[in-house]
Amino acid sequence: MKLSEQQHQIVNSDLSSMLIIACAGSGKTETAIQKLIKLRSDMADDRGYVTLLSFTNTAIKTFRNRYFSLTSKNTDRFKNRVCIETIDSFITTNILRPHSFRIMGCKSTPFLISGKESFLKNKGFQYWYTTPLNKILPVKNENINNVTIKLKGNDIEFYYKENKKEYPITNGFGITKKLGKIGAYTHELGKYWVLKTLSQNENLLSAIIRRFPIIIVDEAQDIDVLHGLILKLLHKARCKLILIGDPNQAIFEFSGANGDFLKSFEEKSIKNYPLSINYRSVPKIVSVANLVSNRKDKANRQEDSANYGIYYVLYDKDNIGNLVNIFISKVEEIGLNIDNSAVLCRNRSGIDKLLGTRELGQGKTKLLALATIKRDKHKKYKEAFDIVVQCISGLLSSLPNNFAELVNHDPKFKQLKQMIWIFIRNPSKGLPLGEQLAKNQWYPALKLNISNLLKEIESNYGFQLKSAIGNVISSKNLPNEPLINNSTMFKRTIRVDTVHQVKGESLDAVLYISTEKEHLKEMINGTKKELGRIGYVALTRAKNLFVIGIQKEWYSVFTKTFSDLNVAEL
Ligand SMILES: Nc1ncnc2c1ncn2[C@@H]1O[C@H](COP(=O)(O)OP(=O)(O)OP(=O)(O)O)[C@@H](O)[C@H]1O
Repeated sequence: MKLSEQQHQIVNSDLSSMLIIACAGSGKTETAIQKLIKLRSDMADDRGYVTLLSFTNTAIKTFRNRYFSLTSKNTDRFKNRVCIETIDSFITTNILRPHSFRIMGCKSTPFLISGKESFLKNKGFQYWYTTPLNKILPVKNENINNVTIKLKGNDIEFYYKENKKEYPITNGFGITKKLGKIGAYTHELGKYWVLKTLSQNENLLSAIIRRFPIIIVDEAQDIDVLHGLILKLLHKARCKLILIGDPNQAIFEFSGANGDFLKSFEEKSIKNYPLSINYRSVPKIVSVANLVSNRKDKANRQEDSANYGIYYVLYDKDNIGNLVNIFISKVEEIGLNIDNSAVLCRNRSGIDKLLGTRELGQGKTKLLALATIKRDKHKKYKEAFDIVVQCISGLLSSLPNNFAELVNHDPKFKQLKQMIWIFIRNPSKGLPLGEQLAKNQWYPALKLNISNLLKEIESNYGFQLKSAIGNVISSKNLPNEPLINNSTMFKRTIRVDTVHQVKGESLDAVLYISTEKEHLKEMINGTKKELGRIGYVALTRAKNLFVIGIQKEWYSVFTKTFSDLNVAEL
């Protein structure tokens, strides 16, 4: 691939910290990889690693594949000294697990908790938060991942997040310390301990920087408060930081990533580089993306076909299936790949509405019903696996605190892990098929199979059932119809996802359904607010065709805007 002049400048610039503000589809992946290769080759036989960090496993897989495809013939061990990881895995592997036990005060390697662990029932581990009416309430164990850390001035404060609101926690430091003493951390607390470990141990900080002297961060608009503080610390200690990001794609505000770190970096005297050629989308899509983001990016592609571009379809809210079918027909008619196209919604509840997903069952049965749906409807096997582990950990007694962690990573639990994978993958021995009638077919088979699995675990590992299986796996709230309701199936199978889930991808065609008028309004209003940025991310995933689904009743509100934007009815 021939690099553009902008990409070339970035790759060949002298070694220093850099800020690269890039538009959607501008080839950040290729630029980051080429920069990584160049830096590592410039380092010759220096023992340090060039590190490339991003936020999702999918991004990391893409980076690794590309890196190894370009360097596979390279057997020089120094040239292979690169580290391509998610930012969480990087700090966990290199700092938290090997070094934080001292500052946490625990005797063994720290372990990640989910909130389902039974030891959390001990009141001594309970966070408390204050409501606006000054009531003090406990944070439920299962919501421990909603305990979050923010900065007020230079001080760290703990908050509890619920329904998009944040409440101050009264005993944040105390409980974090108590959990730390037994080695337990959540993702958020892990970052807190890493920050503390580095800020209180200069020798370690220097050693980390000697080993990782250059760090490239992809999707840098997604750096949250604690990641930002950790990176700031590394940068201050002379680590070269190269940030690549697109502020218009900052869509993780709810997890504390609001693009502030990128902005704070922008304000420093750090060299700034643009990437402003969009290689992904046809000019019609790029021009609407420019209008909403107030940018002047160039489309590298030509208008390949009069059918490509951006359109709207009016839909009846009681018949969204029809809207999806119109989209599928269009994609097929103009010869685009339906398997590389998607229907996108702003959030999970929009998808549930679209697919008619309901909560079924109660207690542990509800979890196993969810695992079945994850496997059979969404093909998310690892998510189904994690749910089953969570369910089992609530059914057995005397389990170690870090059971989920052990099942996933400890060789002693390899066999147990295999048993659970068989349970997931083999419906006749494990989770029955979701197409079966929930009450009369799925439930009896489930009860038998889970009972067998638990007996097998008991005979191999000695963990016993807390109470009789009939008491904990009940058929309450299960209808006598299939767990997976096929009535909302479309004329062809098509991927249905949230915008967050397709971030970073290129899709042939996208149908964006706003289930609320506000989402559409904000998309048109531009990228200043997060809802607008979510619309922008959806729009810029599309290579050839972007279709907006608008509820019939709302159309009058948008008529003028759509004609101004040159968006026609499909
Ligand atoms: N110099 C180049 N010439 C031609 N195509 C390129 C060039 N650089 C990148 N591309 C192509 O551009 C497309 C978009 O690249 P990429 O997925 O890296 O975009 P991105 O900047 O990460 O976008 P986003 O932030 O929107 O996910 C890819 O198909 C890639 O192969």
